[in-house]
Amino acid sequence: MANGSSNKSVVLSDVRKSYGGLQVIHGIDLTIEEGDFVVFVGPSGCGKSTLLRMIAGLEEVTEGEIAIKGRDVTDLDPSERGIAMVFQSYALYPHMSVRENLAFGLKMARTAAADIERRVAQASAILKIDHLLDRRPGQLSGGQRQRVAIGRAIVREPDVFLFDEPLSNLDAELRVSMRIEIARLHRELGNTMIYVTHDQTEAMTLADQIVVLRDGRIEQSGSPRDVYEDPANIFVAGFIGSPRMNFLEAEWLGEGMIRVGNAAMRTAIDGSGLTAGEHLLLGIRPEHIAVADPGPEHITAQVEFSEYLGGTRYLYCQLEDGQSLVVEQRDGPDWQAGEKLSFAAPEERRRFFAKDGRRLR
Ligand SMILES: Nc1ncnc2c1ncn2[C@@H]1O[C@H](COP(=O)(O)OP(=O)(O)OP(=O)(O)O)[C@@H](O)[C@H]1O
Repeated sequence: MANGSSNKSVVLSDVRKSYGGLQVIHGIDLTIEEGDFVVFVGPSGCGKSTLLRMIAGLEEVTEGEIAIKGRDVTDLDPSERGIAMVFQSYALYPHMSVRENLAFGLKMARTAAADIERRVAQASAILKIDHLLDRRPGQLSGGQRQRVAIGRAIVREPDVFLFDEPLSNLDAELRVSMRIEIARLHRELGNTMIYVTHDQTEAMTLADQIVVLRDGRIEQSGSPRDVYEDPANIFVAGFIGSPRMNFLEAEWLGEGMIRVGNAAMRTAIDGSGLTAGEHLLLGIRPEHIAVADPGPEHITAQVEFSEYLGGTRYLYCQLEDGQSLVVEQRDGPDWQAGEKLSFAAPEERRRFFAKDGRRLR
């Protein structure tokens, strides 16, 4: 058996993809456990869809191997892989009713009529679209169409569901409710799901495992908490989180001390590879910064702009040397533009990066 034990659902081994002479996926190794919800996230063009489409069998793999449930599927047709894919565009047949759309793939696969009926009834009950079965796609809202598209995947009873940005055509409110629906679906069905999005809220809320991609390589793979709290490098630190992590120029002073703007603070990083005077970046998330009394360890900055959002306030600040700092305030005084404040971030919340983006620990 290609990739061993039964709790592995999808295994990618050194998967590469080139279009003509141009390599866009550069040797991806990834193991997805049975029943996990895995989200591929990354900036436009990083290769998320290409990777998903290779798992689906819609794109040829240039090099490497893909196994699903221990079976090498690299050269198999999509229909032989035990997968079902939900597309952003829904891809419904406009001239067929919802019922016919749901049944179509099964009919083509010569599934017995009674079985088709049972599966269609089951999927439409799960998705609460029973009352829409006789309508055509043109008579449905965007959210309802997406439910039908998901229903078409469910009736196939696949081992693995693949979602390619399924919510990106929906308005903001509907996205949130469909996101919750998809999470519920995963809990109810328990199947492995692989989901592509560029929306990091979707990634954070849906995933058991987030795979952060950049330029056809995995930058980090881990739980949402791992990638958020323990980013492997500056790219992941800056990509996950909104507003994004602040990165401040810092200077290593030696003996555990760094200077940031006006402040000199103690750090717990291992400075053995660093020389005094070396420049680093200090990463701190906006929600981990608090207004503090002035002191040599605290960063002084002036509020340039203050944004009130109800539950939170964002302070857009500038250090004396011109660097910017975004601070999230949950409560406390309503600081306004023009105030000069001191800020502190607890030591355990500070992250350090070398100039080349490596995480320093
Ligand atoms: N058919 C193709 N021919 C040539 N290059 C392609 C083709 N399809 C994709 N690419 C290139 O492969 C890279 C990865 O594309 P892909 O669509 O997988 O990215 P993505 O992360 O899904 O982006 P997006 O979020 O914009 O959909 C891009 O540089 C893209 O230009």
